[in-house]
Amino acid sequence: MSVVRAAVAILQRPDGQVLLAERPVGKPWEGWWEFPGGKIEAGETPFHALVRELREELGVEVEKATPWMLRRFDYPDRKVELHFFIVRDWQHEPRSCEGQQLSWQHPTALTVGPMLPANEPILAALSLPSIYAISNAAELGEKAFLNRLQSALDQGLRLLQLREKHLSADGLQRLAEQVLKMTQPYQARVLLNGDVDTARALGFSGVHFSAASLMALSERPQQMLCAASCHDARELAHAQSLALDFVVLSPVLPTLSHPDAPVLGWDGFADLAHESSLPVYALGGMQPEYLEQAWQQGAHGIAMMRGAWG
Ligand SMILES: Nc1nc2c([nH]c(=O)n2[C@@H]2O[C@H](COP(=O)(O)OP(=O)(O)OP(=O)(O)O)[C@@H](O)[C@H]2O)c(=O)[nH]1
Ligand SMILES: [Mg+2]
Repeated sequence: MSVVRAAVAILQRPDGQVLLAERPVGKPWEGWWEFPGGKIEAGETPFHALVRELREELGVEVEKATPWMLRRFDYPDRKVELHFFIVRDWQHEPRSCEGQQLSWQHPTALTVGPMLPANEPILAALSLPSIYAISNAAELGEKAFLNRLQSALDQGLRLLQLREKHLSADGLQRLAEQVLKMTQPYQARVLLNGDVDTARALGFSGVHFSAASLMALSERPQQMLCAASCHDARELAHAQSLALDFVVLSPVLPTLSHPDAPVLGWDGFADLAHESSLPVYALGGMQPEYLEQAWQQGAHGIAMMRGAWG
């Protein structure tokens, strides 16, 4: 079976809504909804195909697009390789140039459908915010940590990993209760870096696996968010085969918490992130102002420990 390569655009407005299009009459899967985009022609890069398709289908000029995920999917009659880009800057109001219906939609509350089957995990991935904070109560002290957590929530933090390996079971339960009570009104999601049963019992939204526990895992837990720490292609491949929700890839830059770990650098990070079919957060030496750069290198966002609580 031949492989169809396509460039696909998530046009994202500042309010988080994304543009969807109904596949026009006469094309395969007519009436199904998709993101704008189309086939990569011979001699084209995915980015050039994206620019051309958006001009042809929507009359928009892409100003900047950041590579996001590479999704492979098998339809009964064809294999597709979808190069997704996030586009936040463009010129002209999108208009229907091929008679297709267009609709701006919140990724978590679609009012149109059905979506092309290959796109299901894409919507879940879009609901993940750009910043993933990692707790640092061990260093800050619990009281200071909870204060800083409160201001981070007020400033928009919606995804957090509780990683406090020094705590006893009782200590962890006490801290978890406080953190979950604080994050709940914000609908922020909190993952426990620990075991699945504890995460469930304490009411976490999900679990974050260390690289070692990821490699020992043969099936992902259901009905909870699952993330993992990865450092190389092998770990990433395993996270993808388990269809986890996202990964963090580290260390991108030198970091105090793992001073001896070999650093990927932005180039090493980009090589792995570009091939990934999962959202990848850059971790290691990150600061909030690195987000734009991380996006350019194929990251979904950035993960931070010290940088999140400054
Ligand atoms: N554009 C787009 N294509 C997608 C998405 N998801 C997905 O599986 N695909 C698949 O990727 C391929 C893209 O082809 P397309 O039909 O949009 O290509 P095109 O605009 O060049 O159309 P044409 O060659 O019929 O003129 C199709 O096989 C389509 O089913 C999506 O979200 N957007
Ligand atoms: Mg198309």
